[in-house]
Amino acid sequence: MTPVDSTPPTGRPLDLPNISLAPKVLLHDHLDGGLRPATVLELAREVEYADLPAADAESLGTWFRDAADSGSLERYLETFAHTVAVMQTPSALARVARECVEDLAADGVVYAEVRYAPEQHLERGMPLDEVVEAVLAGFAEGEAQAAAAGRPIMVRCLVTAMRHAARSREIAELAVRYRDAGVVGFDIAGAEAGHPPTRHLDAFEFMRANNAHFTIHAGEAFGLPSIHEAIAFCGTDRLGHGVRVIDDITLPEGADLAAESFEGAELGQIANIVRDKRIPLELCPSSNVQTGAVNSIAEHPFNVLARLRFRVTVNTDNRLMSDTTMSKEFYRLAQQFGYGWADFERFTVNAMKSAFIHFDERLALIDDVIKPGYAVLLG
Ligand SMILES: O=c1[nH]cnc2c1ncn2[C@@H]1O[C@H](CO)[C@@H](O)[C@H]1O
Ligand SMILES: [Zn+2]
Repeated sequence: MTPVDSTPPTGRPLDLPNISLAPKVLLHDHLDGGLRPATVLELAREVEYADLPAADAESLGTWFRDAADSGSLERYLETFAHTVAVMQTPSALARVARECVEDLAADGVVYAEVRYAPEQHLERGMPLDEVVEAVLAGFAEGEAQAAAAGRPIMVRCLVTAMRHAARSREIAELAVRYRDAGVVGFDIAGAEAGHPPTRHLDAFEFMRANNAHFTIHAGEAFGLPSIHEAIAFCGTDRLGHGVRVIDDITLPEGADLAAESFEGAELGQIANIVRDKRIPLELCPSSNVQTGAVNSIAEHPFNVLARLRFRVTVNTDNRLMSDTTMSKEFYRLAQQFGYGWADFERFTVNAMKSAFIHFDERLALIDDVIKPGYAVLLG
């Protein structure tokens, strides 16, 4: 059996409308990176936030995309000041969460884990618990609306701690406190260089001691040492990005990154352990280009990692900053690497297997939703 389907695409044409019909699973999406530009404007008016860089939805959308397109993670992250600023009340958080679910469902996402950092939403006095409850309420509302519209979706939450700050243990405790209410895991995010995962060891130990899941943004702006720490010292379940694992793989001289096989590729210890342990890679192609983690989609190691049978998943990271959707990410990858429906199905099953919900729930989505959905598209 070939690792990735290399036959020409069969079944329905691989265009954006059809891709949006395909069941998709999203593991890495930031709530504060996915607002609709019009919502940012409306919320800014409501809370009298006067620092937005544009006054209409279209220019604001363009501003986010261009400003994020900086080649640096630090500058990319500066754009979040504007979204976080307008997400400081329970009603704003619930609205953003509800619209997030609506947008994902409309794009054919059937299961998503959406993350955000509760500690960034305390500026107007909300306690951490109220932040979490407002977002969960918004997700539930969105799920109900999507089901009523005939596009059922399950959305769960990851709470993130900011790696430059010192609240990770508290946020891990928050994740465990709300585990039965829809928070299925914990994460750390923010500027990677200078803020290694081991600074937050007690938070990860707390999660492990409570039999709870976590992922770590690692191997995005900083390389292999960050991935090594995340696995060896922190015991991460998944890698947020993890794209720099490619630095531990030696490809044969002159290898074409869009090739169908990479025979002769040599893996170092870190690449091997990631692959051996089936550690899921939450890859976010467009975001990686914007932050300069890779130069272009053509140079993205997604295909190398997929063909070498790493457990790759496709993700959006920040739909507003990258002006993207799951369908667009799939489409870009298909155009670059020649993927077909069977490849998309494999990436989707990879993601579903890697989700932080229970095994029986994952299996049910694979058997009852994902496989039947792709069977129709494959024809
Ligand atoms: O790709 C990324 N790498 C690291 N940090 C990120 C990325 N995208 C978003 N955030 C950070 O995560 C916070 C909580 O959602 C965001 O506010 C942003 O600062
Ligand atoms: Zn991210």
